[in-house]
Amino acid sequence: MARRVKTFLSQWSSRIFLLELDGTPPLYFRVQEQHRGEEKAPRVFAQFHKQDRCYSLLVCSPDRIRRAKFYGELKDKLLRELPAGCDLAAISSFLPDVRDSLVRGYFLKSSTEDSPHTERVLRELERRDPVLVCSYSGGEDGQWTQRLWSQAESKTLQMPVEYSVVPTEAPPYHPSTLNIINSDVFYSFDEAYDVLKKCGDIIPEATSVLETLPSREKARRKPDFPIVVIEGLDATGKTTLTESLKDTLGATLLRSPPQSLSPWRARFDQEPPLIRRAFYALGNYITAEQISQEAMKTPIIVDRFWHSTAAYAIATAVSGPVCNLPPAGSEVYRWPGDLLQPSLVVLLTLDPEERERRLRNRGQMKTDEEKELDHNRLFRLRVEEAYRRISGPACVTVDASPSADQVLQQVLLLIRGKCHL
Ligand SMILES: Nc1ncnc2c1ncn2[C@@H]1O[C@H](COP(=O)(O)OP(=O)(O)O)[C@@H](O)[C@H]1O
Ligand SMILES: Nc1ccn([C@@H]2O[C@H](COP(=O)(O)OP(=O)(O)O)[C@@H](O)[C@H]2O)c(=O)n1
Repeated sequence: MARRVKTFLSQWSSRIFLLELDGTPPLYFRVQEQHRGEEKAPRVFAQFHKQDRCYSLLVCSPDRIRRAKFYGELKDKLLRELPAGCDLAAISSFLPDVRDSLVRGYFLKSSTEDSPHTERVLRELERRDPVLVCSYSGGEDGQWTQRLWSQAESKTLQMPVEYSVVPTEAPPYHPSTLNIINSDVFYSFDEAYDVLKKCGDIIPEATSVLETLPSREKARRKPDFPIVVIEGLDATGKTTLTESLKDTLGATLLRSPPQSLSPWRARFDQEPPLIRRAFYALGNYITAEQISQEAMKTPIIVDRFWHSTAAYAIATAVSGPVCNLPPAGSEVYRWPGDLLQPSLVVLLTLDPEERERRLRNRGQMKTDEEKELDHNRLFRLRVEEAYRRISGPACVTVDASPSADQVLQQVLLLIRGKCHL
């Protein structure tokens, strides 16, 4: 038995499960050995009929690349193979306050008639793939029982196979915050590099990306000219402003991800967060190298940099309202120690209606994530709040609703104040 699965199972009763059913508040539960008291099942389980058949699958491969890839593919696989009426929801399991302990999977409800078909699919999955399957059944007293399918493993560990499902308190922060560091946000070149290197055999483009990376041996002296980063959601006016700043200041305009990564961007946008975010993280290091070279000659304007990489990654990893984000001051918002620090970071903000109007006027295709921003108000609020919480350097917010020239003048004032240009 793989060590990870063994460790995972040996902590079974200490784990908390989070079930995110559409249209109901997140439901936290844990399990305990049966016949231990009178605790009642959580209310949401009461919405199921006792003849419903429920199952959970948790992805527990010891290899994090495989885990990420497999989780990304699992939903399609389940939708393809399960009977049509099967409802799928997100489930995860974690150890409170333990970093990197979150394991993701799916929860599904099947009708009694479909359950033989469903169970065949799940047994085959458990046999072939790195998943742990449990089934759930309701009793006369409204108490639900969780049954672990992997009996061989539970026998080796001398753990019970059946547990009672009992309610538990929600943790202070969304559990996905436990896994952000080095899975969604990378805090060093080496951490991001390591992910792409390990992907080389399954994603040939990862090797091509690594070949474009600058050598990291040279120690650089402090740049002579200021480095100004412009950040903001799509259509807040970054392109317009950065072009004007370039002309006004005689600056060099750079962007992250850099041009050299464009051939592979669409490819990595399809990958699960671990791989996609590592790609964008490396983009910042390539841009940083270009900045170091050019900042010896001219001021530098950068269209998106580390703030974008971290803010979108954090806002995607966490679901729900802004209060689910890691608290301000959390280490997830820190600047990577080995990444060049700009002199000034400006965040352009715009009310949603004006942003929508500009997007429509521009009439361009958007990335899925940007489309998500449009119809998901909460996601947009999380991205903006994450932008504001990133430190070292923190961003200075500028209202981007006045005319393009007024925004330019405002930012020039900031640059002159901060960078002595
Ligand atoms: N200050 C402004 N006032 C009105 N429209 C603007 C302003 N800045 C940019 N725009 C327009 O809004 C749209 C989005 O601007 P753009 O610079 O492409 O944003 P981004 O690069 O942030 O996606 C463009 O059509 C642009 O002409
Ligand atoms: N430095 C960067 C830039 C973009 N990104 C990602 O790229 C997406 C936005 O890129 P985009 O090309 O749509 O942005 P615009 O430059 O068009 O405003 C975000 O969803 C981020 O996930 C990043 O992670 N790091």
